[in-house]
Amino acid sequence: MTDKIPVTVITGYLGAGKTTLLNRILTEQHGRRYAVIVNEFGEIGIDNDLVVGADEEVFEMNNGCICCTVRGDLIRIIEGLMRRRGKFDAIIVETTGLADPAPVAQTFFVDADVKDAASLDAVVTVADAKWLSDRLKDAPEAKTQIAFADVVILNKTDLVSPEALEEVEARIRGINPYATLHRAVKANVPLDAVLARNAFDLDRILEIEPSFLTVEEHDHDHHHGHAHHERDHDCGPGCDNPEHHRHDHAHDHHDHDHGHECGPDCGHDHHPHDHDGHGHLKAIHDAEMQSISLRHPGEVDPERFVPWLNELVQKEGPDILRCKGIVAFKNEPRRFVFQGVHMILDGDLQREWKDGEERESRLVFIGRKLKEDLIRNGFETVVS
Ligand SMILES: Nc1nc2c(ncn2[C@@H]2O[C@H](COP(=O)(O)OP(=O)(O)OP(=O)(O)O)[C@@H](O)[C@H]2O)c(=O)[nH]1
Repeated sequence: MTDKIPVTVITGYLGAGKTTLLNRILTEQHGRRYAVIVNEFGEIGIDNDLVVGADEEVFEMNNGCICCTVRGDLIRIIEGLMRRRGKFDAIIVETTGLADPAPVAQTFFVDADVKDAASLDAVVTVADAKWLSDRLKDAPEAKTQIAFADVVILNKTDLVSPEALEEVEARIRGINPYATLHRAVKANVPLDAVLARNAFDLDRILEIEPSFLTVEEHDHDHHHGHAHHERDHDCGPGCDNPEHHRHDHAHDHHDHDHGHECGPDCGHDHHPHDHDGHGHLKAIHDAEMQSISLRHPGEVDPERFVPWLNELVQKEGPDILRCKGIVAFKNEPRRFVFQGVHMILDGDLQREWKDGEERESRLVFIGRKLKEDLIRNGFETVVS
């Protein structure tokens, strides 16, 4: 993974502050050179003109919906960039506000040339503190973008009251308890909160944020399971499987989060005023999006685990937005680390387990209407 160019994908709903964040990145003195890929919804390259920074190269993808064209376009642009290696240190992709981040993220797992040259560093989602709660009700893209995030920048905090801010934060947590969340005004986050995160390197995340993969509300018990070794469903760049290009909107237009607008009198756990004892609001559970974490203390048989995982993501992939895991394989000194987007999985053996480190397996699935029993029971069976 070492000499691959890190790629940061910036997503977020229309007007949330993506360009503001990008400009901040490009104008700050960080000594790094970025190649920027901007996707726009529409014909005219306005964003390009708004992006400042003389040294950066900006490539536009004006082919309309990123969901449909992203693979080809992105692959072509990245391949072009690779011919100029050495001229930049990292790549930033700013997606349109209406984009499903899945095809963008998948590009870095699927195309062999891209995969060899670049690695997805993190998906950063910019959220508008004032409007996100409303968009979560009527815009499935907004929810998907939150679910996808490794890092959430909760921007425009100057426009809301502290209470409203707590509430929107709790909503974000309800959708994606795993992302790192930063509050911001004009996207004023420290750049190392956004860049060079290596967010997909779970080892690193766990070192920085030991609680990652630990979700109180969902971590019902320590499920046994082995996670493991797998080499993905690499469909290849020519894959035409419509499921792999699925527009999640298709099934979501009527999702309006019924059932979770409990109001101030609600006594449920997801109530905004429900603190966890540490001054933090608990997650407000989302009716539609959920996350499941699985844990198995001990080793896992890759011969059983890998086929299970492959089959699971193949069948349930349309509903699984993201999955990640670290697995202890039997007779394997190294940790197996995987991540996936819908039905595309990628994984490899990374560093060795350290002396004294507990060999355990941890998996996380984030998605829409996940079949929790099926996933938990399947994992139990595989690791038993
Ligand atoms: N009050 C306030 N306004 C902000 C903040 N951050 C950005 N804005 C403004 O919000 C508007 C949209 O910001 P952009 O950075 O263009 O948002 P975007 O996500 O790139 O927008 P699209 O490209 O349309 O999706 C601009 O007018 C910004 O100046 C903030 O923290 N507070």
